[in-house]
Amino acid sequence: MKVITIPGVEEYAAAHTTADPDHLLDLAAETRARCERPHMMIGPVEARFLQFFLLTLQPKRVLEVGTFTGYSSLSMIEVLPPDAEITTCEISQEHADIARKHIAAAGYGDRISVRVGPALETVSTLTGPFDFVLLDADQRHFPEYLDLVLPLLSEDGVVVADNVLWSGAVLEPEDTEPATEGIRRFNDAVVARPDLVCVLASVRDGMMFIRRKKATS
Ligand SMILES: C[S@@+](CC[C@H](N)C(=O)[O-])C[C@H]1O[C@@H](n2cnc3c(N)ncnc32)[C@H](O)[C@@H]1O
Repeated sequence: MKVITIPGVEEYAAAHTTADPDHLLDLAAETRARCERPHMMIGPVEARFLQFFLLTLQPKRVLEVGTFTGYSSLSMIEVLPPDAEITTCEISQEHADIARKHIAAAGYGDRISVRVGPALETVSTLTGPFDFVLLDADQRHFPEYLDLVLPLLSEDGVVVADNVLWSGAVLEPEDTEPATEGIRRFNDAVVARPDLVCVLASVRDGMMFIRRKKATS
């Protein structure tokens, strides 16, 4: 990932963020050893940030697009109510196998369900409501995921889309890669919708928080 903060800031933030528990350190070590793009894990700063948010939201049903090796799912489940469940979608059988191994070892096999296949297809088979949705894969199709997940969202549900700054590429008009275009379309569509409230938080690679607007907000 191209760094878009002042040099050293990401490292300083990580050094002043509560460290991961041992089972996540093990997962991250195996991911770095076995996977080509270990930086795809959200990492401890974003994980702690999400955990603070989820501790307040207390969602019972969570949907994630982009399991990878299970780092974000296992980070989220730690702070959810005891009866909460996560459905997480992953296209790669290899990634899903690593994730399932670590999820089982951490004792969450009955609460985190890894669904293997293209997430657009998987999500279109799911039944709501979901109280929290994390979009962290297949950025070229982010606008389509928004259309799919909004009807599945509970009344007070929240969608978070990760990597919405795409290492700053969204600011470079000459970058017309499908993923960059997908994120631009997504960000523009979200902020233009009068029925939604959003904030693009410039945490790490950008996190877009979205909820439905209410009469009082
Ligand atoms: C950025 S990583 C997810 C990182 C993960 N949330 C974490 O923090 O560890 C994206 C993952 O989505 C998967 N993926 C890519 N396209 C997909 C698709 N169309 N459907 C489902 N998964 C997909 C990739 O194989 C990869 O494992």
